[in-house]
Amino acid sequence: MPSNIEEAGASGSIIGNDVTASYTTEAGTSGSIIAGDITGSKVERGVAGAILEDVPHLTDWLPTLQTYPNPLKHNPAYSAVKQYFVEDDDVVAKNIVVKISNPWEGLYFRRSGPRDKIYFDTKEVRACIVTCGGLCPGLNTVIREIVCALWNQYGVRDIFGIIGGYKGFYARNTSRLDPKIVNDIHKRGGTILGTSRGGHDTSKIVSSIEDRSINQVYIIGGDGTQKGADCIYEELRRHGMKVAVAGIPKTIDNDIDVIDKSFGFDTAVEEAQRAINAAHTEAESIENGIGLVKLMGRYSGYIAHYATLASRDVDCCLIPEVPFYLEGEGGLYDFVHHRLRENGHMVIVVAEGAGQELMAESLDLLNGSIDASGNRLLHDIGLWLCQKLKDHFADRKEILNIKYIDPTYMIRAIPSNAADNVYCTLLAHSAVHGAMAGYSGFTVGPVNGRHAYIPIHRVTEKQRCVNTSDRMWARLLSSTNQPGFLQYEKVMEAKRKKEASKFLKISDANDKRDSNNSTGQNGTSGVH
Ligand SMILES: Nc1ncnc2c1ncn2[C@@H]1O[C@H](COP(=O)(O)OP(=O)(O)OP(=O)(O)O)[C@@H](O)[C@H]1O
Ligand SMILES: O=P(O)(O)OC[C@H]1O[C@](O)(CO)[C@@H](O)[C@@H]1O
Ligand SMILES: [Mg+2]
Repeated sequence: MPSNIEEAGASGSIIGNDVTASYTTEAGTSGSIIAGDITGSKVERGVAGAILEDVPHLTDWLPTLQTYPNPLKHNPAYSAVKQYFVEDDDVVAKNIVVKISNPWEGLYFRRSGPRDKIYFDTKEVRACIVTCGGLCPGLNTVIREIVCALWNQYGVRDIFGIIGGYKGFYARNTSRLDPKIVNDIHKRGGTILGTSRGGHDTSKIVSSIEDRSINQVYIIGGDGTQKGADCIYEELRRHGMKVAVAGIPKTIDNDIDVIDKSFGFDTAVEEAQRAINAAHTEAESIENGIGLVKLMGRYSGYIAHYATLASRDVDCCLIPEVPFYLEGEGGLYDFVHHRLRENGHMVIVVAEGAGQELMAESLDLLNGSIDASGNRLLHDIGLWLCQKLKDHFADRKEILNIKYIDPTYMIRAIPSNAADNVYCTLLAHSAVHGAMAGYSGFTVGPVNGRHAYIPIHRVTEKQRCVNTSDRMWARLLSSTNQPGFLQYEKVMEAKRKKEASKFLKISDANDKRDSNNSTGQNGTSGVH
């Protein structure tokens, strides 16, 4: 047991809205659980300010569940592993840069991995897998590895694929999965199960789980999907059902909080290099050439950020977290002129969510459309920026050769690279071990390099964005030497004032003309 968690023996208390009860944890460790609501967070206080943010366990609502020895004990592949089973009190620190004066203080998550006791008779496990949201490299690898871990490590034979995302639970038949069926799917992009947005109906999904006697649900998807998984877990728990819900976080945008990085992100950044290289080659081969590349990133600009840092050919990276402006000192036009004078060409990378307000304002567009899941639909910043730059140079009668490359779907519809494949394997195995160990309502993922079980609500309460006040963004700025657009608010305010006074002048002129017309300019009546 690590010294950051209190020693075994003592008891603690659960403080809910109206629930107070004493408890002793499974492993006999102690502390206090502070629950936000009846099914809410399980927080255990350890020594020296250490806090374990624990995940729910089936025994929280089914306290008399039977346990079984983990069959991995007799698996020859694992026989050489010295400490194969994870101890119940092994935890992973959320922050590993600590103060030497109090190194233990902070948040911890339960370490993931196989436990020696499991809560399912493996012959009775009926597992299902669903993929939701946009595509991401590695989806098929995760599916493959969940199937193989269930089959080979635990001897599970009833594994079903839910077809077409959440709505597939109640609108489609399931498809049986086994190691043969999934054998080489990791070499393909996409998801063999299909995916969708929208269609999350908790009660229909839970009824379908109940009707099909499913007792382990593996849900692969982004922030929206994980919110949906949390609702399913809560509902199953309310029904008192013995069903483990495991979330595997997926997002090309890398916008899921707490975990180090989401799978497929590295593959996407690598693929984006091909577009950036092409943009650079085009730009440097022609007079005043600009290569403009649009990359995915709805609210978070990680792909653009890392693709820029990796490339070193990019002169300017525009992301949703840094609003930019075109005209005036410190604006994009100034910088483009400067770079073209200096180098004769340049490369701009723009995340799809960047500059949405600027564009909406300039085109008088509404920002209200959403997709079936409620995500904001974006205007094409790449095309708009291309046109603005072309117009600007044409107005000044200067040459500009701009080449626009939009590899949007190409970077996410590909198979995962080698590193992501290994990462997907660990995620899948963690999820299976966690479900078998009786945990539910959890998401798997690496925290500071070690895989952990994280309560689902912890990863969905906020979306992760590029932190523009940390050293990683500073590295990008120092590599591109692009403007920081720090005067954004001031410039936009001045622009708005200018527009408003222009509008006032126009309406004054119109009023004057109307009154001239009504009095009749030649002394005649305005009424004809
Ligand atoms: N707040 C929510 N509660 C319940 N279900 C949700 C919620 N938000 C989204 N969902 C459901 O989750 C599924 C996927 O959501 P969404 O389309 O937003 O993709 P995502 O999981 O966020 O992945 P990505 O954004 O990476 O493509 C959809 O079926 C949607 O109905
Ligand atoms: O066009 P689709 O499939 O809805 O997906 C587009 C969105 O999905 C993502 O890849 C992931 O959320 C975003 O970057 C992008 O805006
Ligand atoms: Mg999302």
